[in-house]
This record gives sequence, C-alpha cells and structure tokens, in this order.
Amino acid sequence: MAMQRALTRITYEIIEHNKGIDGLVILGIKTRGIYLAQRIANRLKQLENATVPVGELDVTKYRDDIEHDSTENDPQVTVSKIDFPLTDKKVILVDDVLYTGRTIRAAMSAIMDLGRPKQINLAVLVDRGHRELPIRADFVGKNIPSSQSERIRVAVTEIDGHDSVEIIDR
Ligand SMILES: O=P(O)(O)OC[C@H]1O[C@H](OP(=O)(O)OP(=O)(O)O)[C@H](O)[C@@H]1O
Ligand SMILES: O=c1cc[nH]c(=O)[nH]1
Repeated sequence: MAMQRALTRITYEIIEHNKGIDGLVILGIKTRGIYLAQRIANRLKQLENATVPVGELDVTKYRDDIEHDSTENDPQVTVSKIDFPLTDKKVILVDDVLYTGRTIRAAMSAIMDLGRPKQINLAVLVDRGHRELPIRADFVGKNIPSSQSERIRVAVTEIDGHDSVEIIDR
C-alpha cells in the first residue's frame, strides 16, 4: 500500500465529510496512530491552509484486557497529551490497525473523561476485520482481510525508519 497516498485520500474524505475543517481536532492513538494523525494534520494544512490541533491518546488504562491494578505503577503506561478542549469539537480518532475494536472502545472512554465532543469519527490505515464490538471506521486506508492467526504490522518512517504494512504469520 502506498501509505502516504492512502493518508491523502483519507484527508480529502475528512474535509468532504465535515464540509471543511471547522471545529475539527485530531487524536492519534499511541503509538503509530500519533504519527499518522500528524501526517493527516500536515495534509490538512497544505490543502486548507489552516492548523488543526493534534493530540496524543494513551488508552492503556482504559483497556478491558489489562488488569487495572497492574497498570498503576507501570512505567510503560504514559499519559495522553491533549492541550486543547474536546467539548463540542469534532474529533477525528486515528489508529494504524482496526481489529477487535477494543482499542477504539477504550479510546472513546478516554475521550469522554476529557470532555464531550460533538462528534467522533474514526480513521484507520488498515481494517483487518474480526470485530468483537459494534465499531466501524469512517475512513479506511485499506481493507486487508486477514486470518486470526495473522498479525498486521504497520511501520512508519518516524519510528521504524520506513513506511510499510506487513502481514505476519504468528
Ligand atoms: O482493534 P484492536 O483489537 O484493539 O487492535 C488494534 C490495536 O492493536 C494495535 O495496538 P497494539 O495493542 O498491538 O500495540 P502497538 O500499537 O504497540 O502495536 C494497533 O496499533 C491498534 O491500536
Ligand atoms: O494484527 C494486528 C492486530 C492488532 N494490532 C495490530 O497492530 N495488528
């Protein structure tokens, strides 16, 4: 997949869907979602000549598959970095892979603890199916049907030195 092209298309879809960028804020889910969110914001800046705020969402403590007591003093658990209000904003949530939907469920809980957005939309680079919750993405880079024994690994230049999407047999 040409990642940059997919992100550009998603950016156009975001503008179209929202009839512009008024009231938009973008939240990237750690780790790679943050860089994808930043890239979408850069494209929006180029296309609309306006800056859309970008924040970082850490959903670790909202996950339903991690024991909460164990996260209290875990140095791995960082914090969200969102230095703007979410109330009455249109939030674009960005992640690399959408699978069971549990990360997005957790992200929505995290957001609701911070404010009450007017709307939340979801953009993902890859939708691999196998949802366990009634969650869908509004903007999808690519649908990659996968078997549950596989894993989709997304690499981004900012962290991994290159952009790629790989299907790995576990
Ligand atoms: O829909 P779900 O089943 O929740 O899966 C999708 C999530 O899984 C991955 O994160 P992961 O927890 O593997 O950590 P990583 O970002 O460090 O790879 C990916 O980045 C998504 O956030
Ligand atoms: O395949 C998968 C499943 C969850 N998270 C990923 O990043 N890839």
